[in-house]
Amino acid sequence: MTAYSYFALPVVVAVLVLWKLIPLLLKPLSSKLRLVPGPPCPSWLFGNLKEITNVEAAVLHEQWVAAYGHTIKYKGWLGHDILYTMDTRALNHILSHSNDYQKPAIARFSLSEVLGEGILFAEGEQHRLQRRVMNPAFGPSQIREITDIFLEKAAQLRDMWLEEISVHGDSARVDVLDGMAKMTLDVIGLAGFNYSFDALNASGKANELNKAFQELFGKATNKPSIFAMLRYLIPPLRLIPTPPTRRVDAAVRVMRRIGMELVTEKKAEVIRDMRNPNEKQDGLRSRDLLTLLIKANMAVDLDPSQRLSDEDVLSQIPTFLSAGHETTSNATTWCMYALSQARDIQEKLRTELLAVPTDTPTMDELQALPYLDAVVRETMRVYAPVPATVRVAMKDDVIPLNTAYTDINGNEHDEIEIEEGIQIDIPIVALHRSKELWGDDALEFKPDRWGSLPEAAQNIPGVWGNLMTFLGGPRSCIGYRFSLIEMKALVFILIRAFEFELAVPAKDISKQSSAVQRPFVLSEPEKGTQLPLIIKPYRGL
Ligand code: HEM
Repeated sequence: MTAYSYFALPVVVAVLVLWKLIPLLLKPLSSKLRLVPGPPCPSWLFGNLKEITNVEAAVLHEQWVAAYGHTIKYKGWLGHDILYTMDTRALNHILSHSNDYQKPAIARFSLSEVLGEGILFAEGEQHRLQRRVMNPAFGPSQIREITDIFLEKAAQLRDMWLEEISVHGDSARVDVLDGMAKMTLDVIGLAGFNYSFDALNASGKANELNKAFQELFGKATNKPSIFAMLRYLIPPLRLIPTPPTRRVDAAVRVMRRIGMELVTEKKAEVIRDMRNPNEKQDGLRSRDLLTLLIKANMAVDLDPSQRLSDEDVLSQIPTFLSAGHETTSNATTWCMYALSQARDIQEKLRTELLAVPTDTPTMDELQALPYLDAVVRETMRVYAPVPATVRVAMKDDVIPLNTAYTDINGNEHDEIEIEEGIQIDIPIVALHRSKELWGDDALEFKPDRWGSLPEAAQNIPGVWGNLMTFLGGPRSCIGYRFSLIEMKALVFILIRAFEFELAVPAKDISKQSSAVQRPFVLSEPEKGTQLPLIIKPYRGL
């Protein structure tokens, strides 16, 4: 290398950095949110982001809202303004205009490296096409068809715990989160792609796809990372391999290989089926999500321009895995936590469930259980697994408000003016814990509240249950019916079989928040996320 190139390289890098950095540094000066009230900014680089990720989800936001009002701003990277509003009219506006409010480019970039352009991160026309082809696979009649997979896997988890109890005597301490994670992984494998992870089989081999998945998502965090930001801003940096990027590349290769095998196999099945429509399918084959989506994509009445490519179909496999597995396992784990804390509710629920005269209820029978429904709703309110999400304005806009906000000069505004590029944090858990919306007992776990909801809560713009758990609008969770029935099947089987009690004092349980809120024992940090419960067989069995 010549002396010239030794000097040239750092100069090129410095020019690239400045070229990207200067507009970013100047942007906050012209922000239309300048006069919106909010907390002081502790760091010019990270803004308020580090303090947010250092505490349980929504805790700081709740303090800020109490101090500065419903509609506030705080600071992100390099002092950029982030809008935060608890106003249900504003949130409805943002969620229902999903083309004008998209996911931030940096989140799409880092996740698309892993997930490809799956439905979770596609935008605009690409998203519309994917959603249209995928919607039918998630409809009620499709979920009805796979309810027995949920029940079988829930029963397998029950039997695994019964075996553990038989080793210890009349009760056992189990990590409920671990059991739920195995169960929901097996379910998404079978119901998603007719693929057997066999995670609940203690003597089974570690599964290659599961290992790849853990490599990609096991260490996920939402802590701000300078390296991730630089890789996003300066594309040539993406060419420099590091140990983590090498591990991710290897895992993505495994996922792609297995995914491609599944897609090819299912396409062949669908073609066979189209040629011989009268031949009977075997049990699972035709009802998994991937086959249904491939079938919808190959339907003769679908215009060829509206079809998904193999690449798009392939990217739905890690998408389903990442979106559908830990969300449901954490939701059900928190449900067991709540029930272990409220023995009267646990007892009342068990009485309802034991009155069902079968171990294998249909989807409609599960749906007809009112107290089970109330317990699931209350879990999804108090312990919404995804605590918040984020959007970026794609154009200048004026957001309408239910409640006017007062700016730092004391002037009232009944709408918020924003410019293109402003980031908006969408509260989920904070909205579910709001006393203004839910009443003074908002923080308590009370399934009976679902008998008559306060009027204010009815304005929450969620796709399900007056809750933001699955968000609302065109980008709401496509898998919400899937996860609700899976959760009901799990609770049905487990509450009929066991009594649950917390194995550590309640104040020792905390929430670790990244994309999903997970339970964590403060006095056992070395064990990572977990929920230790003492289980014993229900005496009536
Ligand atoms: C308790 C369980 C679940 C929760 C709390 C949950 C929550 C959410 C939320 C909040 C979003 C919106 C994210 C955003 O736009 O920022 C979402 C989207 C999505 N979810 Fe779920 N989810 C759950 C289960 C599932 C399941 C079981 C599946 C699939 C089998 C699934 C598939 C998806 C997909 C594909 C999207 C993207 C939809 C789109 O952008 O059009 N989810 N989910």
